[in-house]
Amino acid sequence: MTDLLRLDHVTKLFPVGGFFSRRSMKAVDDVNFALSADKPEIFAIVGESGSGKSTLAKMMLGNEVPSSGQLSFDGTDVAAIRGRAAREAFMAKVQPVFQNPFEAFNPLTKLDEYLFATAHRFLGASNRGAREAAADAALQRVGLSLSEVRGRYSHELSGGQLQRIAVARALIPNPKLIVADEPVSMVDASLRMSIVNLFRELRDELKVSIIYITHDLATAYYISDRVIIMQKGKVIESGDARTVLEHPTQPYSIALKGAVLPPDPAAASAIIRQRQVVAG
Ligand SMILES: Nc1ncnc2c1ncn2[C@@H]1O[C@H](COP(=O)(O)OP(=O)(O)OP(=O)(O)O)[C@@H](O)[C@H]1O
Repeated sequence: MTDLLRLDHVTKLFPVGGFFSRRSMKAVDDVNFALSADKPEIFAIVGESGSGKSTLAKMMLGNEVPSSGQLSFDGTDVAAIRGRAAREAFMAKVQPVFQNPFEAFNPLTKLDEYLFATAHRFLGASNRGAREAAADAALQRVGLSLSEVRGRYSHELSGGQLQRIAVARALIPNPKLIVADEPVSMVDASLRMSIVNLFRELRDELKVSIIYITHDLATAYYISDRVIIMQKGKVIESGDARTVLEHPTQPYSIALKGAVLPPDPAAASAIIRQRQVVAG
């Protein structure tokens, strides 16, 4: 059986101290985990700023190459993918959703054009009808429709709506994995749960696995199947999300939990349920 995504001793060094310096820092330090190809899941990567989450995301998307170790997708070493066709095929299967939906869309470009361009690029949708059908199907998946989005610009929509459109764009190529790097941190608190609930629907209905990168323990607890907690590039805790987040064992994760949720699991669940009600 092939893993969907597999990281073996993945390490990423960045040089520090200028051009002539031989010093480097480990942004990601010996990270190991795998996602099964048979069982879609939401896999959370939690950690404070600078813990290496985004660097991991960039390596999963093929935008950075590990300094050592191997990161493979569907049995293929991502760093070894060469050539335009192979690269496009990989990109279709592994799609990103970024933190800031206002930066993801140029304010001078109509939002539907992004969706049409993605349908053209990855599905080969060559005529307008095919592009519109693909865009509408993806928008319907995220609770919108092409008629609501057609001709509109990013400044006309809320952060939550824009992030839904970003997810719709990511869905057009029929990906197997979505790498979402802090996807709700720029979204209004009242809309966050509706976006993370959307990830659950994608997992259950489209069988897409989601890498959910966040520093928000509450949403990670609420939607994730498994979690790793990172500190200074290393994985310091990993396992079933509820177990890890309810019973952290490392001082850093205990402090992280204490800062976000009350230590009593029942009280923590109540807060999370309350946020969900607020989000409608
Ligand atoms: N291109 C780069 N060159 C040099 N150092 C880098 C580079 N990218 C990241 N780093 C460093 O690597 C470490 C990990 O950064 P990374 O962005 O992966 O962390 P993060 O957990 O995603 O943080 P944040 O939540 O703030 O984005 C940081 O110390 C950062 O300064």
